Amino acid sequence: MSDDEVLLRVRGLTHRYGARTACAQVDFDLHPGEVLGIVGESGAGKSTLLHCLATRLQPSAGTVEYRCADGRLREVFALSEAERRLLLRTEWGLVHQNPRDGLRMEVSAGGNVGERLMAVGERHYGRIRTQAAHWLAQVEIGAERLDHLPATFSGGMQQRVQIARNLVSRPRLLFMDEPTGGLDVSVQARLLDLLRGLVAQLGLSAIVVTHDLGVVRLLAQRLLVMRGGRVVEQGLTDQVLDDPQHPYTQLLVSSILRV
Ligand SMILES: Nc1ncnc2c1ncn2[C@@H]1O[C@H](COP(=O)(O)OP(=O)(O)OP(=O)(O)O)[C@@H](O)[C@H]1O
Repeated sequence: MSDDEVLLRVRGLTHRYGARTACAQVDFDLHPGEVLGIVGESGAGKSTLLHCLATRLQPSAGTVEYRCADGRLREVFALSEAERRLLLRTEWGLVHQNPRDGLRMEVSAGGNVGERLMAVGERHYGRIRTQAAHWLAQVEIGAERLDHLPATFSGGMQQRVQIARNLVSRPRLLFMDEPTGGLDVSVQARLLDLLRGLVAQLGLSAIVVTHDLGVVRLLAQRLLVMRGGRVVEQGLTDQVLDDPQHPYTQLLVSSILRV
């Protein structure tokens, strides 16, 4: 793919917490419609990297360029605070592992979804409600639950509300941090299936952080393997998982096979 098709370009991305380097010298390109998985053990630097990409953390070094809807590739940390906030409300979505971090628990499911439309200027109550019902239906939550508080939902349902809240503004890029973490295996499988369908149907680009190779096998075309803050291997998911080159990736894959 040519350079002018890149959606996100990351070069030399490094983040330090004081003296501790959490991620170092990360380079990759993400293309439209592509899902990139980031895997590695606990402490590998995955979440730090994701939060730098989503501009929730300021990197210590490196650049993140994003092709805005107007076609221009822009360094996200050079954008104003207001421009970044707008990106996070419109073109980007961020799905947290814990739905409580991405939802307002004191607001109804419909309100959680509709709120994002209001944040971009929609004021018509009927349209907001219709859109909220539509996006909740997309994540298999019936209209009868529209006015219920997320606290009355199961963990899997809360996660689906969080996903609907992110999708209602029709983002181009979704950042997901362990989207199926902490859920029962059968709930995970159903959520993964749903996510895979939505990503394909909406032509979304996404970056998914997980320690679960099954998640990336299902969702991601490309994979970054991180260890100790560094990318030790990257490539097409099937190639990396079926024929891992780096000893750490080999260990990661074989440990799953042994389970
Ligand atoms: N707020 C923080 N202050 C200091 N050190 C931190 C902070 N957050 C993370 N770290 C350290 O940075 C390194 C990378 O952590 P990070 O959470 O990014 O890894 P991770 O791969 O996402 O791990 P996990 O899968 O457990 O979430 C770890 O050594 C961690 O202890």
